[in-house]
Amino acid sequence: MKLQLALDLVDIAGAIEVVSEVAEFIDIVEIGTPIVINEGLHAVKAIKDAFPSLIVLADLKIMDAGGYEVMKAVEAGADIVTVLGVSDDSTIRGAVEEAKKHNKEILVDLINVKDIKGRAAEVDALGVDYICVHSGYDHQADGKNSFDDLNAIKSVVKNAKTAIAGGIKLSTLPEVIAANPDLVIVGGGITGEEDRKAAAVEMKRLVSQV
Ligand SMILES: O=C(CO)[C@H](O)[C@H](O)COP(=O)(O)O
Repeated sequence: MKLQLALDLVDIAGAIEVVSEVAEFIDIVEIGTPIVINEGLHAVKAIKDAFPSLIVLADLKIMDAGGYEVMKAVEAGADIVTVLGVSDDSTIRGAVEEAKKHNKEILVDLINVKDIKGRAAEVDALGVDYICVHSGYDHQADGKNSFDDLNAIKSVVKNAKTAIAGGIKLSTLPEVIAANPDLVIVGGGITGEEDRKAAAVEMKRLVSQV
């Protein structure tokens, strides 16, 4: 099981500072959607340049023009790019095709998908690399999490790796690990802690046991 650090509420300098503290305890670093909105794909390039051995995920949440937008993210240095599960199959196909050309990967985010199980099965058949259940910030504010969704997709996803994101903290990590995703994505559960390194160390220890 792998650990991804999601960076959302920082600028490029702040992102570099956080990653410097925890780089050895994470497998993937995510440049979150708010950073890309604020800084553009320069943020992806800056992190890849600063940490060339880390896998960098660009959380573009692509909804259209999958091939083109994946191409631009890959040019900036992204190893994994996110596409929304609610987008059209043709968008996801275009994204997968472009990523494969460059030996890169696509993570489909099922945020706001109503039929989680059905869409996960469809998206799995499109050849994506990861399928992620996700309770976004607005869902979290309503007290939701994606733990049941993870169990639901695990019964239908046959090819892709499974991932979970949204409000995961050290206290809820054991419940997440019990559902056995391939990838756990944590933002505030590390970046919001006073001792970010200690949080990352403990999370890495727990996910590495599986
Ligand atoms: O994509 C996101 C929000 O849309 C976040 O990166 C994701 O939810 C992880 O962050 P957190 O653990 O703080 O919820």
